[in-house]
Amino acid sequence: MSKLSKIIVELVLMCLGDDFERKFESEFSNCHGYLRIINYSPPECVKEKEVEGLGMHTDMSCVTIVYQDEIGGLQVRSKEGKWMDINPCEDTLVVNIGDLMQAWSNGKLRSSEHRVVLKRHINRFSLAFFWCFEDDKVIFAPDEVVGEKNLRIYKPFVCADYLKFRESNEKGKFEKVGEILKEYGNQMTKLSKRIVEIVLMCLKDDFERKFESEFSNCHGYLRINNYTPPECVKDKEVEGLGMHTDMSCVTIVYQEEIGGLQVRLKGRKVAGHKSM
Ligand SMILES: O=C(O)CCC(=O)C(=O)O
Ligand SMILES: [Fe+2]
Repeated sequence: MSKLSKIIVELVLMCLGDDFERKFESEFSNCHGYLRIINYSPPECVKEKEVEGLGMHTDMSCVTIVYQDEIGGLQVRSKEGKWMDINPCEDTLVVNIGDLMQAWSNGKLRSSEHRVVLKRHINRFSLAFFWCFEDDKVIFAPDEVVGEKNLRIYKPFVCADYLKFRESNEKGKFEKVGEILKEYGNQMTKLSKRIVEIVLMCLKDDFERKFESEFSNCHGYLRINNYTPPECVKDKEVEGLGMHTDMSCVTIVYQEEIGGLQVRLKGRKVAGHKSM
């Protein structure tokens, strides 16, 4: 996605004017990207009326590359204020211009207003890759970009200040996703402690007393896996994740109803228990 973002920015610069792609090196070469993975779980009431999964916003990036699954729901607002569906299309990514690019281009490129609307009671999954200026960059549209006859629209500003400003204004917008994951993490930490205590008890009487001295500083992390099987799965099963052991003390896995987890028992593969 970083490579693709660079190519996209270079193309966008070429569209702004002849020779503008040369600005890439001096202005965009320190950009960096981050990925947001969103799993939308629509509420029950979606059966009666559509609900907003993500409210109208603009992205705090130079450009954003979005992958949405086949459920759809991404909408962009036209200049006239009409919501237009961005229908999912196989092998297609969506590119949004973000606020930083709007400012850098003196408004020649417009940061798209978009949202996500959920219409069916089915989970929706998306990946958004945000390509941004470095935090300490002062964003100031170059004179050549503004053009001799045009007024400068934006005063120079530091990228991090803008991000802070937006974040303090939008507290709560992405909290729903964050809060759920945080709570899940807390519960899993509690459960891991309980499991380790029980495992210690199974090792030997009184071993649970080892917990305090040996395991009390343990910490956990969460990995969200989304497996997309290749076409050839129709003919033969494929390994989504090869044989491995976990580099943890204990791992707690939730798998959805599709199944596929297997464990090897003394040389044999055995289907993972659904209720794990
Ligand atoms: O889920 C999507 O399709 C879009 C996500 C998005 O716009 C964002 O995370 O900023
Ligand atoms: Fe967005």
